[in-house]
Amino acid sequence: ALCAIKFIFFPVHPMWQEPLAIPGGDRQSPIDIVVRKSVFDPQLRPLKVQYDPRTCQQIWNNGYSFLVEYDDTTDKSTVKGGPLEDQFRLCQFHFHWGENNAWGSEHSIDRRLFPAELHLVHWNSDKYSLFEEAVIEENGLAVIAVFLKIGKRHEGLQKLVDALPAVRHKDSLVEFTKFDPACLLPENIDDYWTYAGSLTTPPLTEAVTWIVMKRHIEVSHDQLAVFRSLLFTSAEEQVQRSMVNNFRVQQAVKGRTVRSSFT
Ligand SMILES: CCCCNCC(=O)NCCc1ccc(S(N)(=O)=O)cc1
Ligand SMILES: [Zn+2]
Repeated sequence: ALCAIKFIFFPVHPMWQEPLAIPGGDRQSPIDIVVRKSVFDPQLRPLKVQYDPRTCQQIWNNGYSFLVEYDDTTDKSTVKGGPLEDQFRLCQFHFHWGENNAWGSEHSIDRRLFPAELHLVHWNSDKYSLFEEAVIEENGLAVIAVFLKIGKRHEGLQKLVDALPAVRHKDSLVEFTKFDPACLLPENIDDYWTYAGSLTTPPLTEAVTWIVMKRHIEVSHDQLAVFRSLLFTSAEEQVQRSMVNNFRVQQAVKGRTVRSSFT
């Protein structure tokens, strides 16, 4: 019975075999954010988010999550301010979620896991000209993370949920336009934690300034159930596998400081 209890309260469902050697490996993500160890930094400015729904292009299932991709050939959808010295362009957003509502997020707050986590991925367009260039540079990327909790239906998310059956299988893609990702941000984006980390899927490069929102958003049980109806596998494969538990195990903090924008 004891081991069963351990299982229930300390679920570890690594999505994939962790590679042995990671470049550097001392600023990996995700991590558990220990609130009492985070340091308030009064110099952290408010985040300035400017998204243009007209840059939204498509949704595709990459066999790991579903990505909503944006036209990042101009500075129409950007984030700056906060911990960022430069301007960063939105290229895509995606989610990580569990097989049930007990877990699914990549980051945790004092070990508390959430059923899902949104990642809005941006690259430094002041210093680089392509995502691929920025992804290997230590100040190349900025990812805004927002936790999802089960509660009332999220009206803005429903347009995305309705498009998911069209990308059920790996490598499927569908046109998806005029979606404003700002609707997925909590009302208050001034309260966040920030730390230096990495991508949480290959290539795992240590290029990310993480901005983890303190406030969560709510989605309904049925909306999250549609995420779980997606598949890791392509239409041709004999055995279909549900796209769930697509999160990475938490990584060592290794002396890093997590700063907070609030006291
Ligand atoms: C247009 C072709 C692009 C190929 N480029 C390949 C590539 O670098 N992909 C990595 C993309 C990625 C991975 C993990 C995160 S997370 N979970 O840390 O936010 C964010 C973004
Ligand atoms: Zn992610």
